[in-house]
Amino acid sequence: MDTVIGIIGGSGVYEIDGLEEARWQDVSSPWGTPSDQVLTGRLGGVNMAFLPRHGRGHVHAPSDVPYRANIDALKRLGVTDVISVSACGSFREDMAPGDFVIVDQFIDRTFARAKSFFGSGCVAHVGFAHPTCPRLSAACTVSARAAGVTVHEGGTYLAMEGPQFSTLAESRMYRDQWGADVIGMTNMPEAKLAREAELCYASVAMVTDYDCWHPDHDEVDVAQVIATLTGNGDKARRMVAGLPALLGANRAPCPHGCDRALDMAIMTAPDKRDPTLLGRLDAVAGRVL
Ligand SMILES: CSC[C@H]1O[C@H](OP(=O)(O)O)[C@H](O)[C@@H]1O
Ligand SMILES: Nc1ncnc2[nH]cnc12
Repeated sequence: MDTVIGIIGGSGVYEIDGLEEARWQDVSSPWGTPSDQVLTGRLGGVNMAFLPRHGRGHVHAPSDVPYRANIDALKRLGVTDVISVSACGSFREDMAPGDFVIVDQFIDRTFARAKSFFGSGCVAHVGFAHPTCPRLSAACTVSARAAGVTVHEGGTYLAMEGPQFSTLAESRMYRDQWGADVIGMTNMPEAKLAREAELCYASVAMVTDYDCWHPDHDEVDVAQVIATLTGNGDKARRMVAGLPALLGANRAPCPHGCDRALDMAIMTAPDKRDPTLLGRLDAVAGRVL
């Protein structure tokens, strides 16, 4: 099977460079309009698709990002591996601004977003104990290190609703009681939807600040966040440039089963399934429906 690498660019990452045959294209989805057109092309002989999560010019707030349309659009383009690149605050002194954290766990505190492609008329429950793909995450680690980035392998990302940053009480609770390592506003429900769509998903969280728990900082300083974002965006593009050589143009089945997540997940009896919903699930779940 051909590898198609999908990159979802977060705050500060609105394009990637170096693609051959690059073109921004509309992708229509039964789940709504994606955040923007998708930039497609080839890099090192591997097909690539890039989607800016907030849209070029940063037009969508975290609660309003069309997460389902975005994942569905990437699936429709044949994407096999999704790398989410996101800005985050850090709860750990050693995870410093400018460092990358290859996230391997999430705590989902979001509450105002559609979180599943499934529902009444086609109920499914995918496994999510291990929400990111170890094979894809390892490639991100290797590529980011080769690009000169300080990388922390593994970390728990707390997804908050936003758009306001956390209170001091929340920040301390997430860090001291809940054991979160980084905080952001967008990786949920994105990671859940990627699993439902049987896509390998890795999350590269780029630290921009220490949130507000840190004794040396009071509020999150947005000016400092933006300054750090710019440098992080360059590092992210260097990491992306190294991925085709590591992942290769041909793809073996995921050893962790990400690409077979729906094998045992659908509960609704075939004769009770809603044809309208099944129609919308053509790309996401067509393999098993
Ligand atoms: C720029 S600070 C807050 C903003 O940045 C992060 O976005 P993304 O995850 O898309 O990089 C964070 O989640 C907030 O949306
Ligand atoms: N401190 C923080 N909290 C939530 N999202 C963020 N994105 C970047 N920094 C953040």
